[in-house]
Amino acid sequence: PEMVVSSTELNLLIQNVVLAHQETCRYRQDNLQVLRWETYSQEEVQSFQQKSMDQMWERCVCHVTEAIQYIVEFAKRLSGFMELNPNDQIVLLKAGVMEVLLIRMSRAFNGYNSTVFFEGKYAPLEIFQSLGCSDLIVSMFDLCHSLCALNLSEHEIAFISSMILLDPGRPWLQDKQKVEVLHKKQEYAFRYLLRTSHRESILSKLPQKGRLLNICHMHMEKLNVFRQMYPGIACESFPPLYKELFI
Ligand SMILES: CNC(=O)[C@@H]1CCCN1C(=O)c1ccc(Cl)c(COc2cccc3c(C(F)(F)F)cc(C)nc23)c1Cl
Repeated sequence: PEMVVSSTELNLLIQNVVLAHQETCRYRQDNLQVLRWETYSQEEVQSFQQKSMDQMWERCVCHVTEAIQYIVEFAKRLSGFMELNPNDQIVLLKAGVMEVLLIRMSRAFNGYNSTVFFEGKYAPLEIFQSLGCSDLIVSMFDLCHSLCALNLSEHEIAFISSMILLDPGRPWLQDKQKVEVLHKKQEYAFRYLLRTSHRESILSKLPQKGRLLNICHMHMEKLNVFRQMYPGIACESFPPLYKELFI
């Protein structure tokens, strides 16, 4: 039977998702906008390129790991998420957190000069040269480009992120039906939001599922290797839910 969602429940749900997003974004959209023409000079780019591979990986691992914490916090604020059984919470986060990280990265990407906000200024792709994983960085920049072209609003990014996380199709879910109900409500609210803002057209243009995920997964292994090499990256200070995810 088609699920019935009252308009009040719909509005409460939209508010919950949008607030959860706003409160757990490391950088506010307006600050990122203001800084978007603050780019690194050629000399600054070169000094990054002279850093050793492990030094650059350590810095990036730190940033990525911290960003993941914000996404874990986002998930915990989504209504219904904390009511799921703990195993399913971990399953959803493990599978979705990297995709949400990439959606969020596109907010800090300047499509006009292909730079991304990194350590205070906007950086070109070359700055990540010493990481030795240009395939990952190139594909992340490409994804950011295609997301930028959609000119997504914060509301749309919030819903895309929540629907990535609350995906009933993830393998190993114990209570799939429960996630299905949450996902259907999110989908309903998102479609309502798109209808009222005449933005239904973006649905067909969103990147197909897991397009980049496999590359990031490949690099997640590297990420874990580097994290093992640098155990000191404040891992002990992470909340238990996080420890489950990445340690
Ligand atoms: C707007 N900024 C951001 O989104 C990120 C997260 C928060 C801070 N931040 C950056 O500073 C940043 C911005 C752009 C890029 Cl390209 C990078 C470098 O990104 C990565 C380098 C190494 C591994 C990365 C891996 C993996 F899975 F392989 F570990 C995965 C992701 C997704 N990003 C990696 C970083 Cl670390």
